[in-house]
Amino acid sequence: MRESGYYSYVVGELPEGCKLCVKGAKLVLFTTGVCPRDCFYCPLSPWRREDVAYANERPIKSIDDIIEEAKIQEALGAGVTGGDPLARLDRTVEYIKVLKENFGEKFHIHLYTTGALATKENLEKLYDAGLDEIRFHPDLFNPNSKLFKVEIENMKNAFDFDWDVGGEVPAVPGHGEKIKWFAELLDKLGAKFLNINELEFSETNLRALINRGYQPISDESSAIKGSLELGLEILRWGEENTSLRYHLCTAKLKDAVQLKNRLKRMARNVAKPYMEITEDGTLKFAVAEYEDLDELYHLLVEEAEIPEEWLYLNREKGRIEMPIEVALELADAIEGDVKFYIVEEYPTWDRIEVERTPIN
Ligand SMILES: C[S@@+](CC[C@H](N)C(=O)[O-])C[C@H]1O[C@@H](n2cnc3c(N)ncnc32)[C@H](O)[C@@H]1O
Ligand code: SF4
Repeated sequence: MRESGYYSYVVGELPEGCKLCVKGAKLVLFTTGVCPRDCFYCPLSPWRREDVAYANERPIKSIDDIIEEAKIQEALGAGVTGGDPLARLDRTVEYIKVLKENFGEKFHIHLYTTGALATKENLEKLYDAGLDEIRFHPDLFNPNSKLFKVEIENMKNAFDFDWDVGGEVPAVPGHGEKIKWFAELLDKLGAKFLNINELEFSETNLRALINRGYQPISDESSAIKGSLELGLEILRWGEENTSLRYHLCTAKLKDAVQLKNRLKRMARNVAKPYMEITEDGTLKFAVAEYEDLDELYHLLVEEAEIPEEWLYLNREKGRIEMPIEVALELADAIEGDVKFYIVEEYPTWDRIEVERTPIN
């Protein structure tokens, strides 16, 4: 076992799907929130559990939304996720085909599934669409599961196709034996890898996790105590006892590496000339807010003589955007109710604001 260099741990080579993911070069293609399961640790918010589709943070209204988002990200591949993408198979197949047609054969696509719907016919459609890698997450941690047996039987179908087959499950503390059982099965069937996720809480699953005795490791992290240690223990065991490749993907990898790298790729394509791109891949610039934006815009152009290419009247957000240096000078010169701020935003479709500092 060794450190991957991305705050995660590996036995053997990283799975192909992970190689581009850590670089932030995988488009996250959420094809439906519908899922036949109800895992107690499910991180999805209620509105994501509906039949909705997203390319990264962008809602998909038409195929063009997927292409546009992939271009902004300079994506070199995609991870197809949900829900269970097989719950809306035709849509999932269509999206995979479109990506392969537009970005070429080499655009690497992997997909996550429960396995509940992975019949031979369904897998064949995914294979024919060009899917490169499939990852199974069976209902291992639910002793009353009605789907588990079907999922395991279905998973065996995946080995009839010429793609990479692997498993991907969270390291749920106290359930190491079940994960080892799954690893041994994958090894026997000829799978390439087992990806293990450090268990994380979200607003949605926190109550269920606490009720089962799980605790976050600290106030700053979303990781659950004992999960990383269990993952490491399985990797050490796996290295001795199986010939699978393993990847233990940590909360820190997702947050500090994968997300940051994706933001950086996106920032260089969406940043306007008056925006700075920070080390974290966020966009930093200044804004002016005032009740009458047209009047303010007029004043800035006509009286303060600011070149129009330095200004952007963002009506949706109720502000005028500009370079920080310009705002610093204006804040000193303009009296009255105009408020100036330095803001930092994600370069994502939803443009989440992460910081706001008043100038005046
Ligand atoms: C985000 S899911 C997406 C696909 C599908 N919903 C599923 O659960 O398989 C991808 C992987 O995340 C992992 N996962 C699910 N819940 C998790 C949680 N609360 N913390 C960390 N990993 C989790 C599972 O190992 C799963 O294979
Ligand atoms: S399989 Fe994934 S989407 Fe479905 S309930 Fe479990 S964690 Fe949630």
